[in-house]
Amino acid sequence: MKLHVNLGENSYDIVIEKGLLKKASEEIREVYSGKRIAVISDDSVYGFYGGELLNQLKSTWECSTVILPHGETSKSINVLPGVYAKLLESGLSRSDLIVALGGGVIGDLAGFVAATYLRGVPFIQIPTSLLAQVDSSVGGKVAVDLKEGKNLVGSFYQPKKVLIDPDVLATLPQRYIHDGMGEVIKYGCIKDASLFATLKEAGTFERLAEKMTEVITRCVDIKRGVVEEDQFDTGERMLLNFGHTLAHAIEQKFAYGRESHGEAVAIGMYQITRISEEQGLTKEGTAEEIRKILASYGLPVSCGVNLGELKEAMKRDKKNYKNSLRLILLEEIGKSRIHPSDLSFFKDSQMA
Ligand SMILES: NC(=O)c1ccc[n+]([C@@H]2O[C@H](COP(=O)([O-])OP(=O)(O)OC[C@H]3O[C@@H](n4cnc5c(N)ncnc54)[C@H](O)[C@@H]3O)[C@@H](O)[C@H]2O)c1
Ligand SMILES: O=C(O)C(=O)C[C@@H](O)[C@H](O)[C@H](O)COP(=O)(O)O
Ligand SMILES: [Zn+2]
Repeated sequence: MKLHVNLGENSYDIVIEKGLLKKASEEIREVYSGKRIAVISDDSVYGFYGGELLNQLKSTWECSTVILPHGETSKSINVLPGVYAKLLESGLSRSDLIVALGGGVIGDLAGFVAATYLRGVPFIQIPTSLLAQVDSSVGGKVAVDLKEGKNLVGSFYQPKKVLIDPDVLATLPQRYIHDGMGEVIKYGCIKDASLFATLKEAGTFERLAEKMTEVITRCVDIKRGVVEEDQFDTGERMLLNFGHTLAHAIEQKFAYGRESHGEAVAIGMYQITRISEEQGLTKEGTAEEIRKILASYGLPVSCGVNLGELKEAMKRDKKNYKNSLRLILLEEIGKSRIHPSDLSFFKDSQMA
């Protein structure tokens, strides 16, 4: 299956196919004819799939690697100098290529490196986590975290291609299967009641597994459509941030070391919908629908933090405009909208 992201000179293909990693070289050759490739990955993913990829690439290109410790702390601004130094050491030039092999952490970091190293070198995404396959590898949001907040330094920089092989999910730890389901459920909530119904009917990842390629394709296709309409996040694209105002604040509060991104998004989606429903802004029963589906896919809906404690971090949300928060609310499952508001929306209440 191939989807095309139509963004003028920044257009690219997303290929989704079981076993695709084994053909990565062929796919790369279609869009890249330079001399060198630098693969950026983390130690876990590289342990599983680095050998397979490097063996292929080495027969055509001069290859080097940058392997970072796995986990969100590698997506830090402090990691950048070491990565740039390694790329310089390997002689990577502007006509060479970076390949991101990993989850969203590696994709976002390697993408940011590609956008900034020598003022920009081409890059390809090979996402290996569910979250990265359904969301982060597409759309060109690349970034690193600051201690003050998530993704606060970044750019919009599109990859030349995205290669999605659902087979690699076989080695993904259970926690990150759940994590990725957080973003899958998000797509159902904001844009696709029928996807939500499919997820609800399956009820667990095990029962959904046989439909995984289909589900990944549906999520990516929704994102493709949104990004084509609003590449630079000035309107429609903000809907993809449903649950994220709270999620990013939760992640920052615990220094990116407690809730994973998908877990935090799950909490954020439920809590904002609960509050919005209390205020009569969302159809009654929607928060309960979300709570049930998140629970069935192993995701939390609360983390015992007083919402007031998250306000400072929420002030740094990138959607904020002229001192106003732009919250993403649901009218009902499958229908979302941007709601201009302020911090009083959250009150000082404990999470229910
Ligand atoms: N750019 C975007 O549009 C966008 C969208 C959503 C999320 N994100 C970002 O993505 C990040 C989270 O991504 P993530 O959940 O993939 O985290 P991650 O990259 O840390 O991956 C999760 C864990 O799974 C391991 N892993 C990944 N693939 C594996 C595989 N196939 N087999 C075995 N282990 C594997 C990793 O080593 C890691 O330990 C966050 O920083 C978030 O902000 C970005
Ligand atoms: O691609 C987008 O746009 C998204 O908002 C997708 C989100 O799932 C993702 O977590 C993104 O990185 C958040 O973006 P940010 O602009 O809030 O940092
Ligand atoms: Zn997200």
